[in-house]
Order: sequence, then structure tokens, then C-alpha cells
Amino acid sequence: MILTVTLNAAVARTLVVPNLSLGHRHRAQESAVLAGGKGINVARSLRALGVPVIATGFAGGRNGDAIRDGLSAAAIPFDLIEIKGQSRTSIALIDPMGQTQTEINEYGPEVEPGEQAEFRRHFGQLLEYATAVVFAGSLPPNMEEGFLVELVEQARERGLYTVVDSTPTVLRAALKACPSLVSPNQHEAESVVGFDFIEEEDYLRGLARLVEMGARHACITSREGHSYLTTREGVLSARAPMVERVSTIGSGDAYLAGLLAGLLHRHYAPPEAVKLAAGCAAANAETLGAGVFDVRRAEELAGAVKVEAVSYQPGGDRV
Ligand SMILES: Nc1ncnc2c1ncn2[C@@H]1O[C@H](COP(=O)(O)OP(=O)(O)OP(=O)(O)O)[C@@H](O)[C@H]1O
Ligand SMILES: O=P(O)(O)OC[C@@]1(O)O[C@H](CO)[C@@H](O)[C@@H]1O
Repeated sequence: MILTVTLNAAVARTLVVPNLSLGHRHRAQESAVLAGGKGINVARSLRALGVPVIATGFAGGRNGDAIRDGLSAAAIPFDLIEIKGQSRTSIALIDPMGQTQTEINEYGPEVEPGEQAEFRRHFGQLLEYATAVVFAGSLPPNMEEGFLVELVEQARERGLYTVVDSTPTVLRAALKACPSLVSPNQHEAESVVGFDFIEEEDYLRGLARLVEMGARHACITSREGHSYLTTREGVLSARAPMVERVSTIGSGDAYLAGLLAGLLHRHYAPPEAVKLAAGCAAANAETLGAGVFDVRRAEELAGAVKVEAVSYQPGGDRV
């Protein structure tokens, strides 16, 4: 079972608004409301891929109830700690005419020290059923990065596969706990390593730096349908067929779920797992809602992903 940890879960509302323009009144052509936050998006994608999953984290207030209802409706097993604060709302505005995606995410509620302690205890119990743990998304505003670092260490000490996908500040801290895999997008990775990725060599240097900073493995996704993954044998580069995008929000989450489903559940070799990852991400881009895609379409797109081994040996960096 893969345990996903969403410390700042959200009610994720997506509105399709043609010709969106600031300062004007609009009507949404279409809308979707889902339980959200990166870890929950990953759980939704894993569930679609047939991987046993439990979603944990914090949820509170009416939004917390809506998050639980959304998870139940999607048949995603969950075990969320109730908090006094109101879980946040994340709004995505999709303009199909201007081809823009605008996100407005609340910071989320504070989580009291007692609630944090309760989560820590509970987490230890959930680990007994897990083979892998995915820590994804931002932290509640008053939560120290050390809280997450300790959770990663706790999971790692039990010999579990650990994955971190969070904001650059949190990711930088989490690298100290040596997670099995980190999966930032290009922008986040650039911010963590401190330089821009312009050429392929920059991505490879970025991966090497993430490994040097503590990750056992790293993948970096980019908007142009391109991604890189370190493996024991070297680095793989994957190019997905570009699809007509509806919304790429959650494509990174679908990518991570596809990768984990491939590596840990289907026992694929890394090149096949990367294809599945990029197929899921592309299928997500064709669909409204984060971590939502048609699995058959994802498999079809996976078949068209071009994967190749790329080499880079800058002064013995281990990638
Ligand atoms: N138009 C597209 N066609 C095909 N694949 C796409 C397209 N857009 C994105 N992807 C796939 O999605 C992956 C992730 O994209 P990106 O790095 O933009 O996600 P992200 O910012 O992490 O997303 P999120 O944080 O919203 O989950 C890309 O590496 C690529 O494989
Ligand atoms: O605020 P966080 O937790 O860092 O990220 C939240 C978020 O940007 O990530 C998801 C896509 O990965 C979106 O659904 C959501 O808006």
C-alpha cells in the first residue's frame, strides 16, 4: 500500500472561464470540485491505476467534510486527522480561449501543536501497512519544515520507499532526510539548486545536485512535455507526445503516480515506468481536474513516449 501524506489538503475548485479578464464579471462555462492538495491528487491517480493507497493528512471544518466526501465519492481510502481550523480552498481558473491557467490557493489553516502530535502518533501506525510514503504539497502556515523531515526519517528508518514533492523551501529541508525520490517541476528544481535550466546539461546538473543534496533519486518534469529521471544505470530523458491541453494542473502529480505505479506496483524497468508516468501526465493535461485521467488513454500515450539514456559525468557527480 502507498500512503500519501497531504498536510495542507484543500477543496479544489476548477472553473472554466472563456476570455477571463481581471475586473470583469464572468460566468463559468464548466466547473469541477474535487478533494485536493498534491498528495490527494497523487492518491487519486494511484487509485485510478489500481494501486492500493491510503490518503492521510489533516482536514478541518466544512471544507474538511467536503474533502472527506470527495475522497469517499472517488473510493479513495483515507484516514485524515480532524483539526479545529478550516481546510483551505484552491481555485483554478482555466481560460480555453487565452490558453491560460490561473491558480489562487489559500495558505490554509494553522495546525495546533496537539494536532501535530496526534498526527505523528497516527502516522506511526499507518506506516505498518505501507510499502511507500509520498509526502506532497505545501505545509500549513505554522508548521516547521522539521515536522516533515522527522516523518520522512521515521518512514525511511522502517525501510520504506519515501517520496517528497513540495515547495522549494520544504524540499530543500527534506533532502536532509535522504528520501528515495524527489520529483520537483523545473521551476521548483531551479529554485532548490540555485541555477536556471536552459540546456539539457543544466537539467542533468540539476539532477546531480539534488542527489548530492541527499535524494537517492530525482526526477524533474518540465512544461514542454519533457522529463528526466535518475536511475542506477544513469539518467533517462522522456519526451511525451504533446497533447492539446485542457489543464495541466496536477500533471506533475499524475506523473509521479504513474512512475510509482510502474516502479513499485507493476515492477517495470525504469524506461517503461517513465513512459507510464509521462503518459499519465499527458492524459491529465487533456482532462479537467488535478490527478484525473483516463487510464486507457494514459497507456496509449505512454506507448508514444520517447525514452533515451543520456549521460553526464561532471567530475564524478553520482546520478
Ligand atoms: N501539453 C502537454 N502534453 C503532453 N504532456 C504534458 C503536457 N503538459 C505537461 N505534460 C506532462 O506533464 C509533466 C508535468 O508537467 P509540469 O512540470 O508542468 O507539471 P507540474 O508543474 O509539476 O504540475 P502540478 O504541480 O500542477 O502537478 C511534463 O513533464 C509532461 O510529461
Ligand atoms: O499549495 P500546494 O500544496 O503546494 O499545491 C497545491 C497545488 O498547486 O498543487 C496541485 C497541483 O499539483 C494543485 O491542485 C494545487 O493548486
